[in-house]
Amino acid sequence: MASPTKPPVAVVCIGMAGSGKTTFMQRINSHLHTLAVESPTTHTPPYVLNLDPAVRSVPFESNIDIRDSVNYKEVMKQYNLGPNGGILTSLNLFSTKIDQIMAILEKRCLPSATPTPTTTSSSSQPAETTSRPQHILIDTPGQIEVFVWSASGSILLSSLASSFPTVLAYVIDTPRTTANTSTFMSNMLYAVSILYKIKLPMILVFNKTDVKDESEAVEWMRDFESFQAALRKEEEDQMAGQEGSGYMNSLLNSMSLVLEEFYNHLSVVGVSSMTGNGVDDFFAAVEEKREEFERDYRPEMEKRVREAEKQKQEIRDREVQRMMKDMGADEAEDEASGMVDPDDEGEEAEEIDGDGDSGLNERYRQALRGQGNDGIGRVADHIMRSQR
Ligand SMILES: Nc1nc2c(ncn2[C@@H]2O[C@H](COP(=O)(O)OP(=O)(O)OP(=O)(O)O)[C@@H](O)[C@H]2O)c(=O)[nH]1
Repeated sequence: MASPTKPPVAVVCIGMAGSGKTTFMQRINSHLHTLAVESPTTHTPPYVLNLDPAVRSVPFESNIDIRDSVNYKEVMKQYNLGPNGGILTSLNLFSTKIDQIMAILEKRCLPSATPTPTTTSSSSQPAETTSRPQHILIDTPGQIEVFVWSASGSILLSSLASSFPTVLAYVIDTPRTTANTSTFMSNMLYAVSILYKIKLPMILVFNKTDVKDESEAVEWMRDFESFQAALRKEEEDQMAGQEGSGYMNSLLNSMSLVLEEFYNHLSVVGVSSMTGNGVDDFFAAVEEKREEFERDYRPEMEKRVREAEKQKQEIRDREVQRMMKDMGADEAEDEASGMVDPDDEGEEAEEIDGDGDSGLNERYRQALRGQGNDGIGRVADHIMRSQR
């Protein structure tokens, strides 16, 4: 179980529309609240964020709600956008406030090692340092691609992960996903793409187990033979000799082999958000993934940040060099073509001599290095962010 001395773990709920993310969020939220009431010395209520701007009502109380900062309907109207464009733009607008959001999160959720002299003019702070949240729960828009594949989604996630151990809970509609092998495989491929895009530890949450339990899905993941058997059965059920089925099945066959490695990296739990079954298993998996984050993901993330910094520096140096080359281009071209004006030679020698040219070079270099956040710096920052 989580300890009050550790930083809280951020659980980001993602999943296809209708998979039950919001119901799942409601369930784990109320589970943590119940624990906090039953044993207040060891458990605390979570800190909750809603990042779905389009949701009409949320069945749980959020500490930070994107709808308080951005009016999704107004965004659609003003920018003449459809529903997906509206969600994306709302997320973009929200992510421009990421520094403020992170400041609030860190203030509320991180154990204050040094009693921070508060610069903000917040109201009197209650003496509840011991009841810092052990979990940060985040609900995301149903249009999963809008969150996962957008720049704002990666800014939000990378900022979160730089301050807190962060875990993805990929919620799956079990009855629908295990209806046949191709739906199952499509969902797994989607999960793989998210895992490799976001590069954070992931838990597969097979939801709605009150309707159909997760055992079949888990068996398909853990036992290659059983997936093949299911495939064969489907093939037999299809009309004999129907065109296309052979190709599909052999593709699914190969896919299941390829995905074996991916499955090994995942924690899998079955949950019913309706009945609350499996929620304890889910939190056990969260703790497992928290350790994995600290052990494997954090060093990897720090390495990526260092590489991005190096890349940023290289871009700046390249720009300086290019600029210096541009400035000396005329002379260089003349020299290359052998057309040096003999009358110029003396003057050139004077300019290049002494600290004239090298001093100028150095001054340009320093000026560009000092640019920090504008011009080249801003481009580099953008590249750095988008590659993290
Ligand atoms: N039987 C059953 N139904 C569930 C469970 N979890 C969610 N549902 C139902 O599934 C439907 C979708 O649930 P939501 O929580 O709205 O799903 P969502 O993923 O947040 O949907 P979007 O907001 O569209 O992204 C609702 O009718 C829920 O009542 C579950 O564990 N069991």
